[in-house]
Amino acid sequence: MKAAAVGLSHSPLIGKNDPAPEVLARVDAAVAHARAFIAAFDPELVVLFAPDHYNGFFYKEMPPFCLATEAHAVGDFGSSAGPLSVDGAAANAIAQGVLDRGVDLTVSARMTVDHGFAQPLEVLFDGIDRVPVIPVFVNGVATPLGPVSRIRAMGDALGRAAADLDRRVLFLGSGGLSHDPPVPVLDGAPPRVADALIEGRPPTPEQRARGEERVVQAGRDYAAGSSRMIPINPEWDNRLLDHLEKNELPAFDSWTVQWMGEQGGGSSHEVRTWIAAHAALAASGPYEMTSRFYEAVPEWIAGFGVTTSRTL
Ligand SMILES: O=C(O)/C=C/c1cccc(O)c1O
Ligand SMILES: [Fe+2]
Repeated sequence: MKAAAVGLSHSPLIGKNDPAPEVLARVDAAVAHARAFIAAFDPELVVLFAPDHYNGFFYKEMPPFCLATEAHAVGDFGSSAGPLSVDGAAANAIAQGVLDRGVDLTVSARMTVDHGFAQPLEVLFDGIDRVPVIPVFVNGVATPLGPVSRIRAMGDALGRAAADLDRRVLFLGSGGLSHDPPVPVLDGAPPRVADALIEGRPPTPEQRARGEERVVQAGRDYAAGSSRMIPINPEWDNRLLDHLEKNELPAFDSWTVQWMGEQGGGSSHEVRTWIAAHAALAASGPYEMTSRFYEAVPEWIAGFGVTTSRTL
């Protein structure tokens, strides 16, 4: 077996606004299973597809996706700060391989990433610098967004380029599933907010703390049912997981940006990371999903999924 994939939802509210202990225990068991799956696979390289939440990518230049040859984490919401252990040589080789296959990948030689990247590395590998990684930003928040077919094409090209390396590669998708957290929106934003979303001025510690407390409070309100955020949509989430489990990735090409937002909320587009990871896996042939966990966790503002898959 040369390739495997894991899908893992993230939430900055984990540990800050937790659900009931029995929910937590079920999530912990699913994560423990994913860790054991990864340990058995023993990846030589992890390609991590994750979104950003206006900590690294801003409207001054907002690519649909971007591969890093070097990256550091900002440490938002208490996640780890500092450099990721990026395999620069493999990153450059894969970037070239994706471009050679006709997908217009952008590249960053100094990517700034947030909890979207840091959390899965902490949860699955005990730290952000423990495993050779290639970070691939996938825009799942900042509209306008392109068609999902392009995400699939990028994942497919990346999977083929990775296969050329002849190493055991784990494709890891971080984000989703349906969720509608209070991430700012450029359209209609007051001038100060718009300026921050465009320029990316680093917040002061006080501004960051205020922003994070706002998200924690949103999680409390959501769980209490006193929120106007779009509800978590387990039916939609399971439809997504069904398509992934059945190797039905072309089915996503008919999922429009508008429909996804209506069904799964403003941050439902983070599922693009899962689609990219599974398209990369599928580039090595048919795969089987060996475990699948799902639970709606309003306290974390997340339709929370954990899956493991490997090539047959
Ligand atoms: O405000 C942010 O930076 C992120 C919020 C959030 C909340 C819940 C689930 C997620 O995937 C998020 O990104
Ligand atoms: Fe997110």
